[in-house]
Amino acid sequence: MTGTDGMTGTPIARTYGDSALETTGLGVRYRRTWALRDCSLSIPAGRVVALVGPNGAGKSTFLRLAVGLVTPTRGSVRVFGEPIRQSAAALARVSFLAQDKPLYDGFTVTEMLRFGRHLNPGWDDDLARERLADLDIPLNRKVGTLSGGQQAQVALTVAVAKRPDLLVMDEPLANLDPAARHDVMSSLMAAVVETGMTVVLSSHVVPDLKDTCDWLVLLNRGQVQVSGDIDDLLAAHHVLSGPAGLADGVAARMPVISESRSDRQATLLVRTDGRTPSHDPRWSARGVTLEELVVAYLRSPDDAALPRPALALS
Ligand SMILES: Nc1ncnc2c1ncn2[C@@H]1O[C@H](COP(=O)(O)OP(=O)(O)OP(=O)(O)O)[C@@H](O)[C@H]1O
Repeated sequence: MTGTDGMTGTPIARTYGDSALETTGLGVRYRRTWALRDCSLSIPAGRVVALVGPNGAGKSTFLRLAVGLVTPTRGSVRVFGEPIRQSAAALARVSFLAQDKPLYDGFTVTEMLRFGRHLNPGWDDDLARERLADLDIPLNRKVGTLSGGQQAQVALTVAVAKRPDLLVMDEPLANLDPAARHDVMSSLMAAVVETGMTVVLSSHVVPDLKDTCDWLVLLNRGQVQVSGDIDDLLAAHHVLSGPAGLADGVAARMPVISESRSDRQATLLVRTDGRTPSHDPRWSARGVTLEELVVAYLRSPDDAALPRPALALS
């Protein structure tokens, strides 16, 4: 996979697996409250990352740290190996789409593109115009008169036309109806395929992420609870159903992330990590959905699914 050096426009080789974003011992404190604590993770280049977590988990803080807008109280952030706050080269490779979409209502779409071109040396005007033409968004309309979905697409177009190697988006799907969310995710996917960029996006709408995202980061109470390849995570968890009286025996053999029990029946979401879920015919096993996995971990904040330290560096 290849990308482009944001400063020089020179094509650079990018090996799938190189780290696009790496945080080490990252923490941010606002007065007495730690918004983020001891956050260490590594996101391989070329991934599309879903950052999920409940309100106040620290997602916006994490994203703003990743693009150098917030100074860490502790720890460090590296983007493509460079410390983000000390490297103009690293900053030039990043595009950030903030939660309150950075558009000017009184500008026409054309004026918005002109503004983007003025601010960004690596601006790709052809890419911007082609995207908007494909989406049937009229260039002469004032941004404030477009629908929410169209405004989201214009904001995404401006972010992508900067030709970033890392695109960071804070809740790009907020306030959109299901069809508009689908359209935004589809056009994001097309841009990823075309450019090979790494994307990190936060969202509360987990079902919308499963077809586009291939890496999950789950933040809870300011800490990283889960980070990993989504297919690997799904393969490493199962839902078991069987007699309630035997549930403790299962729990003794593998981590139970969430469970519900009646007098007779138990349903356990377990981390199997490659083991056969159960040899006992009284238990049935099935795979988990991304949403089940996320909800189970959120309800069980003391459990974590993180790569071993050696893997975190790969
Ligand atoms: N500028 C600030 N000053 C003080 N506290 C802040 C500031 N920004 C964030 N916080 C606090 O830090 C914590 C994390 O906030 P953050 O906005 O990062 O969470 P979030 O996961 O993005 O939430 P949401 O899903 O509601 O957008 C919260 O307790 C919040 O109140």
